[in-house]
Order: sequence, then C-alpha cells, then structure tokens
Amino acid sequence: METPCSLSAKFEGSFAYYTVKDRMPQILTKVIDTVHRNKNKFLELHGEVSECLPPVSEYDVFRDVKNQSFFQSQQAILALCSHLQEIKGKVNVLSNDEVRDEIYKLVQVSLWGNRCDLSISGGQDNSQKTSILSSLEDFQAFILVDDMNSVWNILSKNRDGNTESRTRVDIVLDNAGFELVTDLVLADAIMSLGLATEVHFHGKVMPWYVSDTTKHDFDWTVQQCLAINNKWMSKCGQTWKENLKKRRWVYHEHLFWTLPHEYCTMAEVAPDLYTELQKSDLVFFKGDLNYRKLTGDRKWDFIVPFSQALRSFHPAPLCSVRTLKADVQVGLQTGVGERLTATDTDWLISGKYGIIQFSPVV
Ligand SMILES: O=P(O)(O)OC[C@@]1(O)O[C@H](CO)[C@@H](O)[C@@H]1O
Ligand SMILES: [Mn+2]
Repeated sequence: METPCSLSAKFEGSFAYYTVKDRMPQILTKVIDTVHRNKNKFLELHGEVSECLPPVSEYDVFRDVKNQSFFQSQQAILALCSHLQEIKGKVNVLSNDEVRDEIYKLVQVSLWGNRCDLSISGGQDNSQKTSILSSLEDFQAFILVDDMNSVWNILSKNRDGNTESRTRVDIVLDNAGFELVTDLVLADAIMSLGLATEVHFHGKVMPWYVSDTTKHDFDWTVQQCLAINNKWMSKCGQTWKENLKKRRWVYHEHLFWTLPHEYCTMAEVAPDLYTELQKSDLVFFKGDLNYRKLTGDRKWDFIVPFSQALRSFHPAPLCSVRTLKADVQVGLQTGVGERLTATDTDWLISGKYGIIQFSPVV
C-alpha cells in the first residue's frame, strides 16, 4: 500500500489547520505573557547577561502551569497512590487473573490521564479533579482499540516465578502533572506485581507541547510525592526515589523525541536510541503526539493495520496508550471510523476516545 500524504495545515478545516490558526497563537500569547511577567525575576536570578544562552535555555516557560496541574490534581493523585499501596499490600495473595485486572485498571488510568494535556487546552487548566478509578467502567465504551491481552501476554511471562529472567518495560512519557503520576504508579505496580525487573522512562530534553515531561518535571514530581504530608503518597515517593537510586528505574533523554522526524526514521536518524529501545520487552508510548509520530502524521485509512502504519519502526513489542486529539487513527474495525464521524463529529480530536493499541515486532 502506498504511504499516504502527511497531515498539514494547508488543508483548510483539518486539525493541523485549527492548531496553527487558533491554538498555536493562543499558546504563544501565553508564552510571551509568562516571559514578560517573569522578566524581573529572571534578571534578578541571572543578571543582565541572562539573555546569553545558558540561563535562557534552562528556563521552562511552562513550568508554572505544569506544577499547577499537579497541585490541582491532588485528590486524584491521593486516590491513585492509596489504591497502589492497597494492591501492593496484598501482592502475595493475588491470583494471576487478579493481577491482570489490577494492571488493566492502571493502564486505563494511564490512558485517561492523557486527557490532562495543556497543549490541547491551549494552556487552560486541564487537571484531573476526581478519581479516575471510579469512572473506568463508564469510560470503557470509549476505548476504540483494546489490545490489553497482547500486553498481558508479554508482562505475564515473568509470572512463572523464574527469578532469573529479566523483563524490561519502557515508557515513552508524555505530559507532566497528573498523567506522569499515572505512569509512575503503573510502573511501580508492574514491578511490585513481579511483571518486570526494570522500567526505563523517556522524557523530553526541553519544554515541549506545553505539558510534556522534562527531567526537572520527573524529579520534581517524585520529590513532591515524597515530601507531601500524606502517608500513601509519601510511601510512593520514597519507593520511586529508591527505584531510581538502585537503577531499577532509569530515566533517559534523547534529542530525537523533540525533532520533527517520523519514528520510522529513528533507526537511521538516531540509531543509538533505536538500539536502546530494542533492549526492551515492551515499550509503552503515551499520548497523542507520540501516536502521530509513530504513524508518521499521515492520512491513513482507519482500517490500515497499526503494524503497517508503523512501517519500519519495530524496535520491540510496543503499545500506544493514547486519547485521540488529532485526526489520525489506524487499526479500527471496518465501519467504526465512519460511524463515529457520522455520530460524533469531533471524535478524532476531543480526547473523549482512547486506544490501547499493540504491535508485535514483525
Ligand atoms: O501528546 P499529547 O500531550 O497527548 O497531545 C499533544 C497535543 O495536544 O498537541 C498536538 C497539537 O498541538 C496534538 O497532537 C495533541 O492534541
Ligand atoms: Mn503532550
């Protein structure tokens, strides 16, 4: 099958068109306002020479809104951390099926946590106000592709008690704030329930698409959880800090994730990163932008298989955990895309629908 054309703002009425026409000016206006409001603080901190590169390049213009998103999601984070501690308290008595159910719940929480994205909201508050755990059943109908069985087949291979076998899971992160906490909780549960022996996280080297996670956001979030006056959250933060110290958890940065390349060029453009991902048993790709780059931001037919849209990008078994916020989607059953287009005009860009979409190494 021929590779379709790229999505582009030149197509009036497309998502890219509205992003460039409406959302980007909104975000850029907020950036200018933030820099202006913080100018004096910045000059006090770095002095007049601070227009030179180093200080400016370390300045994250989105930091305040990302931190705010974390604090405004406190209730949801508290509920999630106490749920995690509850699971960990009964790890020795959970059956395989119960472990599977718990992981499935946390993959869904990580999925819906992807709605908390300040790029789609143009910087408006998009924090998680209520516990997602109590809404999973209601949201189930909005999962358009659910490949949890394939994910479980990989994760459960380690449940045979063979303590020698090592299982590595990678999470290519998306947004800081509540979504990052859902990813840390998922990673903790996968390890605590004996499904993986190491988790590798991949973040952005610079502020990106408003909410995306940088190393500072990652470390800040772990520290906030550790320092909070709540025993469950603090216990989580302590465990996560220990995992990082013992290198059971490893945080990676690579410039490739903030370059415009389709992921099918990674082996050529960033062979070191492709080789790194090849060490993984399962790579989770979080969020919409990752999905766009996995599929090359191209106008595929809805029924094209996901593995085909990935083209030559098969470093390891991978799973996209993404709420739909751009007009690209593959791997749907015949007729599903057309039915949704007829019944829910914004289904591709509203964030209301999600996928847990898997591709094996082919
Ligand atoms: O990757 P994320 O955080 O889920 O979404 C990123 C996003 O908000 O920004 C892009 C448009 O600006 C879209 O791909 C998507 O809507
Ligand atoms: Mn993002």
